[in-house]
Amino acid sequence: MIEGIIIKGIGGFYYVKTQDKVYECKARGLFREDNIIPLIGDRVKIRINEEDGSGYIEEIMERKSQLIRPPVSNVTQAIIIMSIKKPDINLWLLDRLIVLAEHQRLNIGICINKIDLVQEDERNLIEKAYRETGYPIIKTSCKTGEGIVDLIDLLKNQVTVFAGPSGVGKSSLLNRIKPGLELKTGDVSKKTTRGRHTTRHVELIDLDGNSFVLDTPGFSSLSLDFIEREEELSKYFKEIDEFNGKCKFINCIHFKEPGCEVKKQVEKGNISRERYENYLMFLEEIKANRRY
Ligand SMILES: Nc1nc2c(ncn2[C@@H]2O[C@H](COP(=O)(O)OP(=O)(O)OP(=O)(O)O)[C@@H](O)[C@H]2O)c(=O)[nH]1
Ligand SMILES: [Zn+2]
Repeated sequence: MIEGIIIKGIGGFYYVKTQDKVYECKARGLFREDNIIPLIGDRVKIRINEEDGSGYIEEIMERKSQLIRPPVSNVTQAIIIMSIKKPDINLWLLDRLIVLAEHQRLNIGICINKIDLVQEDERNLIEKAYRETGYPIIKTSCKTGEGIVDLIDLLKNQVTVFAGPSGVGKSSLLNRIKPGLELKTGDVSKKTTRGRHTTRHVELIDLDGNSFVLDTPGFSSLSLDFIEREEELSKYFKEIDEFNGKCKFINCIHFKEPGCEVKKQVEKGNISRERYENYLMFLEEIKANRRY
């Protein structure tokens, strides 16, 4: 048997990338009995039918993670993409996507695209607010090619999902990373004549045999309703989490409690005020959710 990764599934067939080639495979009934349906991203063992070169998935290795939307397993990293202009960068959404990705225990990277649209003095604003998070922040332009090598570097040996709002350049970046991919971008209409988006199957794009990117953006639901208790939220703000347990009250949620170390650090400038304000907004939302 040979090992591989499912990169695509269409009409009951799974396309399994192995070291040397991609095999069209069927899955054995036994998974269905166990209630396991093979997913894109699954690491599998396949048996090849020597006669026609087709394959059978014999075994699905244990999943390390599982995204719901899109349904893909073993994703290791989320790169959150924002454009600096057109549309303007949205820090509220950026922080929200970070919370979702942290909750999934993914590695996180931040990509600021369309950097060609701003002058020198505006280029570094984001780094300042996110320095304490420790996340890699890269600046890219699909126009000039700036930063594309940094992005490719960040993708090495990871299974990555891109996330970010419409129009920031997710498809354009994928096209830049993998020339020949020719994903439709906002320049060409992505809609069909009937006005709907064309149905596309989720697919892992193979970059070098060991690095993969999903061709479909992740986290279409932005709800924070998976957070049940307010105390949980700070875990998903890395630089706030560092001070958990250092406040006067052990169960401090860094809101209005006296002797809060997090608030002190915000005053000192060690935690960015914008990030902290988004934290407070999300906290209010979780409180409100709980009331229903
Ligand atoms: N100036 C500039 N324009 C860019 C850049 N990257 C993408 N664009 C343009 O931005 C528009 C949207 O790009 P897309 O790649 O379609 O964005 P997307 O994030 O895939 O959008 P959705 O599919 O709606 O989620 C297109 O007109 C691109 O040509 C860039 O780096 N600089
Ligand atoms: Zn506190």
